[in-house]
Amino acid sequence: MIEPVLSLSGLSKSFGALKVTDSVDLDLYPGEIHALIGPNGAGKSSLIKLVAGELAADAGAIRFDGHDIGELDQPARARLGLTRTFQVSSLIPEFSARGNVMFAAQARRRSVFGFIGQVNKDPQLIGEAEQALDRVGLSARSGVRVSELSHGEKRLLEIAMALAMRPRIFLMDEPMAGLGQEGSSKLIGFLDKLRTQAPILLIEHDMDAVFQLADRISVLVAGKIIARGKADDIRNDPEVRAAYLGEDAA
Ligand SMILES: Nc1ncnc2c1ncn2[C@@H]1O[C@H](COP(=O)(O)OP(=O)(O)OP(=O)(O)O)[C@@H](O)[C@H]1O
Repeated sequence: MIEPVLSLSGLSKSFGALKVTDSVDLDLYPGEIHALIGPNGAGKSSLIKLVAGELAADAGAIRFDGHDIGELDQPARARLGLTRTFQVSSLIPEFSARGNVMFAAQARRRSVFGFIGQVNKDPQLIGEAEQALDRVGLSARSGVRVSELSHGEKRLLEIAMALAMRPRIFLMDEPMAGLGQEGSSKLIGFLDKLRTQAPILLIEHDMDAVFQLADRISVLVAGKIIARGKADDIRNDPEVRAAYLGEDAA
């Protein structure tokens, strides 16, 4: 029997009186893209932060490769390969694309506070960075400063940085945001292949992307999973249409 790489059970989190994660169960299997959708404020980002260790859960369990990782902090989870894609805001604008990926690869080696001069000359890090940039199709932009990259290129660079962390799973929070049609369809093609390297827990508002990519979809409303299934099941679920797609349940 295939075991899930990631398994959440009874996961709960409140901010004061606001229950943002309400006894959530969720599994992520090898090779799978599992999309998490739901209206604004449903608690999607909070759930990813709980998994990545950026927020501490109030109750419930997070198992990764069969081990309970609830007590591990964010850097310890990152070292296990539980990687959240970087946000554009965390890119270093004055570094080249390659420099940013090298920085991510360096972070994986737990020496994030080493000297940048040394990082720049490390042939292994340079090789890893070039390889990751090649995977996302940014090789030709390797030496270009981040501040000169387009928005779409920055999103690809975030994924190259995540690749350099050698993830066991990807946690992606709205990777399509701000991309035009061409950028989105490129990224969809890329993510479709990426799932074979590591499964993806994908938060995304772009429903075309979700319906194209997701093997399974979980619908989160007010911190609770209200439905789960394949794309067609979710598209046709009256409760989902009412709660999320804004249609009458009739
Ligand atoms: N650190 C915090 N302290 C208090 N409330 C918070 C905190 N972080 C998030 N919230 C609240 O928790 C709720 C869920 O937020 P979250 O960002 O997880 O939702 P989301 O589904 O990702 O929304 P969106 O689709 O708009 O990104 C929101 O009402 C938000 O205001």
